[in-house]
Amino acid sequence: MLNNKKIIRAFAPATVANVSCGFDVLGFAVDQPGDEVEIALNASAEVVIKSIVGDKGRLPLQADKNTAGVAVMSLLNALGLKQGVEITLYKNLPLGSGMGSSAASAVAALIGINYLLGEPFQKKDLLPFAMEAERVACGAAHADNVAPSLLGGVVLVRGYDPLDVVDIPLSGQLYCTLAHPNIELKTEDSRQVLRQNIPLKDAITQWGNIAGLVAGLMKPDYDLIGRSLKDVVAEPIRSLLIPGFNEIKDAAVKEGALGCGISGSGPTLFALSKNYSTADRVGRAMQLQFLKHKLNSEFYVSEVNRKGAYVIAEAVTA
Ligand SMILES: Nc1ncnc2c1ncn2[C@@H]1O[C@H](COP(=O)(O)OP(=O)(O)O)[C@@H](O)[C@H]1O
Ligand SMILES: N[C@@H](CCOP(=O)(O)O)C(=O)O
Repeated sequence: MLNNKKIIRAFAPATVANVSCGFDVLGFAVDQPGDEVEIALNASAEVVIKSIVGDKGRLPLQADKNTAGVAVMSLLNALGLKQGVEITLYKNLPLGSGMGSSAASAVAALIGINYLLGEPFQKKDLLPFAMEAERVACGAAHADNVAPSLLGGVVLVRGYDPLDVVDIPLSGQLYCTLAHPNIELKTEDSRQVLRQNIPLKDAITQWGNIAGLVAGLMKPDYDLIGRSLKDVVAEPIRSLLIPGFNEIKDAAVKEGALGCGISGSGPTLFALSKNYSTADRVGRAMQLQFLKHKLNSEFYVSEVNRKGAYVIAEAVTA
């Protein structure tokens, strides 16, 4: 008798975490780019990464070091299952980019394994497994990349203990430009440069802005969004690691962006705009500024994603 094998292909989008003022508590997903996995069950009791396409050999193939493998192992553990799983990772996102690269691999793998097992978990309940993978990638189980990559939309992590994730309904159109220069910053390193204490004055500015941003997104009030896209906690320090940061940000706003800041822990910068053509012009302006600082870059324009990760296709092989 033939032993049929079901293979699932799943996609998880890149994400912009923090969104300036929401350090570790706010993030949104974009439509593209994103990571993909092909995942199948087998008769062994081991989780293996069969191959990784697109990483130029840089990512660990050991399942307990790769976020895709860690996330799957964590889910299987929760179910008390010793199940063999094989994963092929299509690594489309640049590493150490600030675009939630480590999160996207974990989320795509989770969507795939959950589907293969008959969906024992609701989408939202997959979050703790993806956070476990983030802990391995950058030493902190932050949820502001994995939550929007999984669920789509703009997501607020209201609290971590217990995890309380809130979907922020977006009522208007919103386009994101991601400008990614060809340098890398490891999230782990750019977390270490942060101050551990914040003066009360800065805290007041920051929580005013995060509340203003959430209100602006929900109304929608584009001016309020623009006024609120300010970060006095992480950006003043992290921006020093990004050549030309202030000029690039100024150029984006001059070209019509509502605001601009560091995507995740950088070096990618994000900008928000009301429509596609502005977002596209903003991307060109940002690229030009990076060039002035001797950096090549690519840029992506996408509407803020409302769908999150999904199964692209399933196939059965003999
Ligand atoms: N599947 C994966 N994708 C990306 N990075 C991974 C993956 N698995 C493990 N890592 C590790 O995580 C680190 C990159 O994560 P991070 O700096 O958070 O990048 P990003 O900001 O793009 O998410 C690297 O040390 C890398 O080896
Ligand atoms: N909140 C985290 C987000 C890191 O995002 P990444 O895309 O750089 O992994 C942080 O700011 O450290």
